[in-house]
Amino acid sequence: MGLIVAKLWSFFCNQEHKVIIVGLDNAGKTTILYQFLMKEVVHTSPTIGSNVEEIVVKNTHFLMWDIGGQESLRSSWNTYYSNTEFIILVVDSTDRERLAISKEELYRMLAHEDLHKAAVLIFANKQDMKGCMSAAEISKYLTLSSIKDHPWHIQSCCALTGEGLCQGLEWMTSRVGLR
Ligand SMILES: Nc1nc2c(ncn2[C@@H]2O[C@H](COP(=O)(O)OP(=O)(O)OP(=O)(O)O)[C@@H](O)[C@H]2O)c(=O)[nH]1
Ligand SMILES: [Mg+2]
Repeated sequence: MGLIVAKLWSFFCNQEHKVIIVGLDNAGKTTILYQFLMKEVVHTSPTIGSNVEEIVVKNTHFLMWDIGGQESLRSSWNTYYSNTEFIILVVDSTDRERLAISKEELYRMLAHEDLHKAAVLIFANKQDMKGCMSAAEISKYLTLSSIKDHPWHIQSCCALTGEGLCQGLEWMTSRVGLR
């Protein structure tokens, strides 16, 4: 009996939760992934394809797929969707011109059947930049309060310093197993 309990415990504790990190090119996705992993800023170049890393937070294992955000790559994001539990949408808070495109991509993902169970964390990144939009402005523009069929959370952050990233991860761990 003890062995069974131990096996079940280990199965649930070590179960991997699939996460996709999406957003437009230059949003800061790869920088965020490696801040999660190494707590430092890595030199990045535009991602062609994807990077994948396992991130462990308080015994919760996340398998995180950081997917290239250039326009030509966005049509293949859906090849990563199956079994996704969390979507991390990274927004460059200085990129006012392209917020409408981020919004389009967000709602396209939420309508996809493979993502109907996924929770969404939105990172309002690059908060260190002068004149950037606040998380509240971005939330309003993306009409997040209208999203009723997916749990969502918006978090302001700066991938260069790591500020805000832990809070985002904490929200994700608090949601594990709830859906
Ligand atoms: N000022 C500032 N720059 C940032 C921040 N996060 C990322 N950057 C910079 O933004 C640029 C793009 O970052 P990446 O992480 O490569 O962006 P990406 O979203 O992975 O881009 P793709 O792979 O092309 O989709 C890099 O020069 C980063 O150093 C931030 O919080 N503040
Ligand atoms: Mg990248």
